[in-house]
Amino acid sequence: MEKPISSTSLARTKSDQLVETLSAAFKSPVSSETAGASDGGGTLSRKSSRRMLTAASPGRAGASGRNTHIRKSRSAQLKLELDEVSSGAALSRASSASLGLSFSFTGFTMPPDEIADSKPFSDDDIPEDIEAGTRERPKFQTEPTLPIYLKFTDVTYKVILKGMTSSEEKDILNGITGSVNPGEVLALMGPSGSGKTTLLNLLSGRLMEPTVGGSITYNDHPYSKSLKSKIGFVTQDDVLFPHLTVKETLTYAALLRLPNTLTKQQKEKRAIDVINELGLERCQDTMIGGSFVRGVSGGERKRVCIGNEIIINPSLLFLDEPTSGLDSTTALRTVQMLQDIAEAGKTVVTTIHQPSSRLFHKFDKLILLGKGSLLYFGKASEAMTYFSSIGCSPQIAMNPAEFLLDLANGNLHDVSVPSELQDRVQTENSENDTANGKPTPAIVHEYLVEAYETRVAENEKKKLMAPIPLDEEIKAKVSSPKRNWGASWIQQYTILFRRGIKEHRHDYFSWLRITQVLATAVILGLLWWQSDSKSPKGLEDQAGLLFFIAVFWSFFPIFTAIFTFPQERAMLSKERAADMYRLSAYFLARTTSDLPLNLVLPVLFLVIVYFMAGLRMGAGPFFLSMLTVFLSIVAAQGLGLAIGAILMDLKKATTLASVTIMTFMLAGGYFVQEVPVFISWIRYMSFNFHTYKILLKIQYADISPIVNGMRTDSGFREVCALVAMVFGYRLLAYLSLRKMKLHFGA
Ligand SMILES: Nc1ncnc2c1ncn2[C@@H]1O[C@H](COP(=O)(O)OP(=O)(O)OP(=O)(O)O)[C@@H](O)[C@H]1O
Repeated sequence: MEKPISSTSLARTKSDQLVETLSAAFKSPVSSETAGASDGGGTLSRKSSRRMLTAASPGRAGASGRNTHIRKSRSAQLKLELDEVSSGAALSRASSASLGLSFSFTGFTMPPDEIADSKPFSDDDIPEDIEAGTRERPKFQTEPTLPIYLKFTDVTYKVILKGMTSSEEKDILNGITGSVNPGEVLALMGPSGSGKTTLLNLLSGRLMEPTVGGSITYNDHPYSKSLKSKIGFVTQDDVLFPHLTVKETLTYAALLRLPNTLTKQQKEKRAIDVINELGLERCQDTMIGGSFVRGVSGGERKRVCIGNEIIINPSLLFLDEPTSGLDSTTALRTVQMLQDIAEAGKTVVTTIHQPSSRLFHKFDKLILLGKGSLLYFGKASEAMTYFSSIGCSPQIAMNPAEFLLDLANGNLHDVSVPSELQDRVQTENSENDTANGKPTPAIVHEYLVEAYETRVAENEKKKLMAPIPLDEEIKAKVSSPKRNWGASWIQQYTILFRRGIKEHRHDYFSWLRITQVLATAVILGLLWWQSDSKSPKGLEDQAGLLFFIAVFWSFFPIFTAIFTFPQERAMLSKERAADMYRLSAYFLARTTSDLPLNLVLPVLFLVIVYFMAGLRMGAGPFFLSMLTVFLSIVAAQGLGLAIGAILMDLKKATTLASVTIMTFMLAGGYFVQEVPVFISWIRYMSFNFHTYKILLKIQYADISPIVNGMRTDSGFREVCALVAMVFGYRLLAYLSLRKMKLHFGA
């Protein structure tokens, strides 16, 4: 049972916390660091910053229950705020927590319930028991991982921009050198567009083009396909299926990615372990959600993405901006998690946009990029010392990350200008080179690149020559060119089939779709109510209904099928890049998992129309009509899949599908007169034409008055044409997807 918080206990706690926090703030990493920076001293080490956190962290205080959790969370927020006040960064950030601080300073007292509910202090993302310290923070994967030492020297990358008449080369990365070892977290920092994501893609083997230069090695071996199963990559955008629950998402990932040496039960258990490790127990049965479905919170979604990758116990984990869009507490927790993952022997590389000072201190190594060039590589804790050694120190208390980003942007506001740079500007004596008495960003950038190259680069490159402390046998484990599939082909197919049905059942049984189909059926039934086919006029009239059915069930499925591949493009890219399954298994599973769901509505439709309109009675004609409609649907789906797979773009695919439909409908309905050859060809490619003819054959003994002198044989040719379309269009779709392999860097 949750106990309400009494206001006295809250007040006492707050004052206690305030005293504790104030005393801690004087020793805070930021204050000592800024002091250190101004006198040229070093920054606080990771250990000491962690100790600070331990003192202030709500999770380690040993109290229990929800009330304590709330109190401790508030204290953590207060602590954060005071750290930032002391670092001068508080004013620059619209922190939700600062609201809480101003309330307490102005004497405003919130009712306890509101405190629990109010947003700034809500810790929805943090499991209460971990936070309250009643449960130990879970250990990340203790089973051994193959240690991977990642080294990269003089990495360059350029793209060729093709214009209308000429093409030009653009340098994206210029000679980046660095390394990261097992147990370390390397952060890639830099302004937007500086090349962080590109470097991350290169290091993870996702970008392999002839325009890449330099060397990237894993345990002193170049990239090989076997590494795919040892690398986890968390993309910047959360690529997840919105209708699966957290548990389903991780279980499918475990079933597909974990090696065949584990049983199904062991794989499922691994998914549960990851849920526990990431503190996702409370939301394990909640849907992920998306734009139209309410689901888990942003922080939880990010943790699911991380879970999807750490489930394979990767040796190397890459993350692209894992904290973007998260509040400061959740961001801190996420980075803390990365540190824990690294401590379990993994090598972690992450890009980060603008970390708070507390986040910054959690990184072991740092790469600072500016316009694709290396401005700093080394220990994160030594970055401030390095920049002060080249004459750039903050003149006011500043978050180190903010200071470094300002430098990388060439912005020297509130930063001392190195004398060398001042001299250079003065001797060049060019007005263009200064802005408000400060050197321009271009000059600052040039100076920083040069300073790094002359003072540090050579030394770092020499360090990379040192042999890594691993046996040759272990080192060689990364060099096998063989891919490691987690599951056999048939297992991949079954898992993907089940996942497809689970994810898409909502689409097929949406009320909108059911109403659309049933309302059309009822309206048609009423319009052709017990129609007569005995008179020539009645026959013509009823044939119109059959034409409508043929058109409706040829074209309705196209529009649902064209979405299949473009909608899953990001997921397919991500999963194929991780070698989760073979493309053939995915293709077959994805195209067959839709079938059972796709065939339910046509059955309902036909039952209503057939009997209301009084079509030819008898089990034979009814079931044959049903089979014809099924065949038409499967052929139409094939065309939809092919259009989607060729274009991989929803807008373009929808336009092309509309044009195709119009053409087929016009050509297929052009029965009444002799047609030019090209129209007759289009007519043969149009499935509604074949479906219509077969339906006519089923209903009437003689269809010659309707088809106006065309062939009226058994209908076998029409059935063959439909069957050929079922397979032909699917083959086209598959080959188009295979071509996309180029984008997966496989
Ligand atoms: N294939 C490409 N064609 C053209 N330009 C490219 C290509 N790939 C990257 N770039 C350019 O290279 C630069 C670096 O891009 P990148 O995405 O790596 O930056 P980033 O530092 O990750 O940026 P952000 O923080 O905004 O995500 C950008 O200017 C981008 O436009």
